[in-house]
Amino acid sequence: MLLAVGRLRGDGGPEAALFAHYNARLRPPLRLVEVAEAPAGTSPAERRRREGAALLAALPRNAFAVALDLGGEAPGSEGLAVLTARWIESGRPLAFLVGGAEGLDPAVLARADYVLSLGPFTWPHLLVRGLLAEQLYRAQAIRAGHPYHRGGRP
Ligand SMILES: C[S@@+](CC[C@H](N)C(=O)[O-])C[C@H]1O[C@@H](n2cnc3c(N)ncnc32)[C@H](O)[C@@H]1O
Repeated sequence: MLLAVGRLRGDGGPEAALFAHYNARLRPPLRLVEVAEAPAGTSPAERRRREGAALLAALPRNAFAVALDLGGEAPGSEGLAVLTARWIESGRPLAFLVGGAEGLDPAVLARADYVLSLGPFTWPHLLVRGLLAEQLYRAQAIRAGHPYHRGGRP
């Protein structure tokens, strides 16, 4: 599952289309569960706390939780292929957590079994859904030996 802060409205626009494009290629696809953003006007810490509490409430107790955060590990695509193989083998339901505009609460990072960074750039939270789905599809292709991933570098 993908547990994400923020509810896309209407057709969701290009961010939703990007996520849907790659998610449709995942076997199994991620089930998207959205939690509401905390109201504007609350302090950043309070927003993180409220959104973090909503994420943790929606997280299955036995889930292997992967929190998306800039401060996490950046294993690269081939590293993620190895890690995802291990996570799938564990038999625990996989849950990826994406924060809101103010980031993830420390309580979410403390609960996470793995903290994953998509590199040092700060990406908009709605775009991260599509970026993550693409990297999970790439990891799936690497595990299957599918030529989607061209790992060779000059
Ligand atoms: C706009 S970012 C939050 C920025 C916030 N100032 C911080 O440092 O966490 C929203 C969410 O997108 C995800 N995100 C953005 N960039 C990321 C990256 N490079 N690696 C991993 N996750 C990222 C995280 O889940 C983050 O909580």
